Amino acid sequence: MTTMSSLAFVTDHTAIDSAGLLDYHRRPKIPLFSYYRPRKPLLDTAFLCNNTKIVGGRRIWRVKATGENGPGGDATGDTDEALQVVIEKSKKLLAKQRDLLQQIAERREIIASISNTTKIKSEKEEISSEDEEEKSFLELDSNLPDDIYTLQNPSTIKSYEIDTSKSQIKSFPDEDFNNKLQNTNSEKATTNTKELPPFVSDISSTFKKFENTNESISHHVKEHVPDAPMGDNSKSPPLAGPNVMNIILVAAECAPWSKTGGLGDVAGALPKALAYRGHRVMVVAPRYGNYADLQDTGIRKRYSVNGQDMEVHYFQTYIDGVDFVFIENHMFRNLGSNIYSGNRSDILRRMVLFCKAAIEVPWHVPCGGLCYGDGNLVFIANDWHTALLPVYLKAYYHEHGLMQYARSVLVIHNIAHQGRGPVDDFSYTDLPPNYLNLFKMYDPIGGEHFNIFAAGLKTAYQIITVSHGYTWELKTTEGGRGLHNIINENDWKLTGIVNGIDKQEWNPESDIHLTSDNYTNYSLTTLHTHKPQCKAALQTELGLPVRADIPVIAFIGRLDNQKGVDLIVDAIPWMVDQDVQVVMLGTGRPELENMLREMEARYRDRVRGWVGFSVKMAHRITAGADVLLMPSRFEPCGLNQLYAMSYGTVPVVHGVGGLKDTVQPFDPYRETGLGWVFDRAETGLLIEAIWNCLLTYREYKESWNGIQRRGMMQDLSWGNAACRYEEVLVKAKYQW
Ligand SMILES: Nc1ncnc2c1ncn2[C@@H]1O[C@H](COP(=O)(O)OP(=O)(O)O[C@H]2O[C@H](CO)[C@@H](O)[C@H](O)[C@H]2O)[C@@H](O)[C@H]1O
Repeated sequence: MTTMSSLAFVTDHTAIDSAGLLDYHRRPKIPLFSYYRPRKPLLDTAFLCNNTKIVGGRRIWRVKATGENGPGGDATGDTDEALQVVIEKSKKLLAKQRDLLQQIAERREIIASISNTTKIKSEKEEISSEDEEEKSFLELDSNLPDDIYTLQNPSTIKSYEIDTSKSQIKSFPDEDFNNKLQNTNSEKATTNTKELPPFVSDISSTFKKFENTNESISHHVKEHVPDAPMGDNSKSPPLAGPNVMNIILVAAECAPWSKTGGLGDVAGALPKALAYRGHRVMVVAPRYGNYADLQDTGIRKRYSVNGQDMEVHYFQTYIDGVDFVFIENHMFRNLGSNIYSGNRSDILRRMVLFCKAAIEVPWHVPCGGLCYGDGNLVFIANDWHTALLPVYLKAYYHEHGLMQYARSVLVIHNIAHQGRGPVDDFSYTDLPPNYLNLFKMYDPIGGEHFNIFAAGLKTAYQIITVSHGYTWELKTTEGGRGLHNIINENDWKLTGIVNGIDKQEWNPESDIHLTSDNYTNYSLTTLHTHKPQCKAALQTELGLPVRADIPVIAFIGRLDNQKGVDLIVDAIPWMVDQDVQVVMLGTGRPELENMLREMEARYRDRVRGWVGFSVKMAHRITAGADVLLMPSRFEPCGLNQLYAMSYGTVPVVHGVGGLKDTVQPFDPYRETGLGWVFDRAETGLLIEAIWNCLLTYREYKESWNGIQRRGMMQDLSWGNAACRYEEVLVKAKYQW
């Protein structure tokens, strides 16, 4: 996810990076917490969790938006009374919404009759008009409102709510909402076909072919219910119930095809869990190489990037109930594992093209014979690379009456990388000038600059970040890295959801990387015999002395300041005196790579520093090691500690972000906890934690065994997280 080149965007934040999170951990009771405490309404979540009338949840959200108990307001007063008021108001709104549905149904009939008489454009006409569209991409200067941010600001929602007689209010609380939405949007697409704004490519004929055929849609969707990845209950109704929707996750990397870090893992795994719940799910990623078994859809589209015409090809495959669509263009080709390489403008141009092409995939690319369409659709964008997607959705489509029901949710995996650059970079986005303010940022380090993440956060309907701890940190000056004010202003749409792990990939019982070279699969019952076998296999593979009694301490991760690798390197002289073996796997900053090589050269019989990216070795080290170190200076969630625990490998972590959320400290008196957690990213504290850990490993075998077992018995799968994602997506879907 992060490479040296992408660091070019954030180098001006390096000072915060290293000094950053130390301070506020020293003062856990600072008033910051109460100042920044979440202002999200409690009832809202409760309603959605219970899957009760969505309109209730939505209504409450609106009530808060009016200021009664909304962002900035205090959640005080009599809850019962408030609830009654809300219920009453909800009932009234429901009645109005039924009226509205009736009106829509009538209009649909009229539109259908008009569209039946519309002639389909000839192929030739389409091509030439497409050319025109591309040429005029940069000339766009539509009648957009000056302050587009207010459109997303809850305070403006008030006016929509009061004037319920106007058709701006669109809410479909009844059971067959999804069908209605699908139909309505198909109509929308149909009616707009003739008058598409010049920057939008024509809605594909594949989409048009199906748009009025409700039968085909429902048939397809039924057939497309994903195979259950964890057991066969495909005949049961979808777990998501009436909330079933079309979800498109858009990410710059997606495992197993492309991965530099945790983002790739999430993009490869979360969609499967969402599909398992019954949603129709697609992942859109760039095609960086010649991936096996992809089907060329034959679909070609052209988009303009900074005045240059770019053609993209769409490839696809269908795995574990998920449609994977890959976008090919010469800019992505042959990047291999250096997917963030190139200079700032290269990366920016790639991401602009990627977002423009990704957003129209539901129109152009038929999956299972049928395009997703834009009704009942939620995009999940990830990190700054795709933070332009929510902005484009608003600027190119919503503002022009297109994709009216499509929503965007932006996930923050790591705020340290923001897509920063000089203000002039705005020209690459091809957005109208009045959008510049969304991107313009000022901070004492970077001065006035252009910031893609900032614009995405303001524009997305909902924001998710990957742990609760990180949600809190993002609101602090140190943790938000210049974006804390925006995060605080948008607190009302921010949710923390801890990542899960892909049990198909990371499971010691079935891990394919443990089936050769004397490694072996293992489970809770074979932990005592088979995990030591993996340890011996690891020692053999790495050329270390094969000794069962010596603890193997590991690190796996990007070699970046974030990960605190330097703290481990500083602790190594102490560690080798404790009769341990240290194994480190990573790639990243050259100076940190050199440190790994140096340590191995200096302590050849104790230390291995594997510089490189090897998924196989990551699995084998996780299985063969006794202890995993994660002294990260900040860690939004962290996946390696989750993998480690599920493999009976005990984590020693800096208590920050997701590490704090997921590693409960070992309590020797109660025999509870999952590992060791230290308070500040300092070598001394890391050493102290390792010392305690080694003492337990050597002297208190039963306690050690208990820690391993508790770690392995946790349900860390994506199932729970997918359920929480669904709640947020539903909120976005009903949000205007
Ligand atoms: N040299 C190497 N060889 C093989 N595999 C390697 C490797 N280096 C790293 N990996 C793998 O990459 C993944 C890294 O995941 P993390 O969550 O630790 O990191 P990252 O910081 O990239 O992700 C960001 O996004 C994720 C996802 O949300 C958050 O968990 C995290 O906190 C945030 O910083 C793991 O699967 C790990 O095994």
